[in-house]
Amino acid sequence: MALIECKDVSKNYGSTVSLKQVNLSLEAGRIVGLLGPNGSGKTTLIKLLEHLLVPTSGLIILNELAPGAKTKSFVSYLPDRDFLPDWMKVNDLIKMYKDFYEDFDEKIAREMLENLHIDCTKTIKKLSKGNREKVQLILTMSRQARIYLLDEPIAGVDPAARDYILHTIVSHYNENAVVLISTHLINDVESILDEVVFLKEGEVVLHENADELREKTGMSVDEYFREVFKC
Ligand SMILES: Nc1ncnc2c1ncn2[C@@H]1O[C@H](COP(=O)(O)OP(=O)(O)OP(=O)(O)O)[C@@H](O)[C@H]1O
Repeated sequence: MALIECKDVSKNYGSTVSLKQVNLSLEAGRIVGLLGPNGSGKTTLIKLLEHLLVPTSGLIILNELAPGAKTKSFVSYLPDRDFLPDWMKVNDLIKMYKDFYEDFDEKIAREMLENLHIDCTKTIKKLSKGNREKVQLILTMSRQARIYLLDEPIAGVDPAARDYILHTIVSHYNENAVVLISTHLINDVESILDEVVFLKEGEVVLHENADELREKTGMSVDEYFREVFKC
């Protein structure tokens, strides 16, 4: 059964068409790369799924529900920008997440923070940009959610920590969940992707199994992306 279903979803910002008739069906147990050039609509799609935006037309169904207050309980969302309050300590954030989300697993969060050598007694303000991003991603992935929406999760993170983070994504989601990752760092993430979705000017131009795509094209997903979107 599809956990994420988009039927003819379009989104306009005034006269700007951001998404055009998007049809997408994503099932549990899959890690899906949402790939496309700047301005192709990746963030818009993720915001629609998180119910931060509503479609201009079309229908979105998440685990049999329309996006709204109820779906927030099983959708774990990482925005493409800082969202943690500067003045809070990492320890306070863990407490806040525990209070806020029933599915938050403190043990997992603490284990990941320790492995990435993040001092939980520090305030967010005192962490480096990369470490702030790591904290955000760890909090997001420490929920036992059904749907993870990760918008550019590793953009500011150093290459050594990227591998750990990607490994963390793979090992901390379960077979009942789907992970949708928007990224430009295709080379880094492609080894963990089961499926890829290419967005071009707001339209889904490809949705394929990653292995089958590599086999069919004789290229890595990264190479194929560069071919399709050559400037
Ligand atoms: N608040 C807004 N008001 C008007 N237009 C917007 C707004 N947000 C996005 N857009 C437009 O919608 C289109 C899709 O933008 P979106 O941010 O979803 O793309 P993206 O694929 O996430 O890009 P990037 O890779 O640069 O993050 C672009 O043309 C963008 O200019």
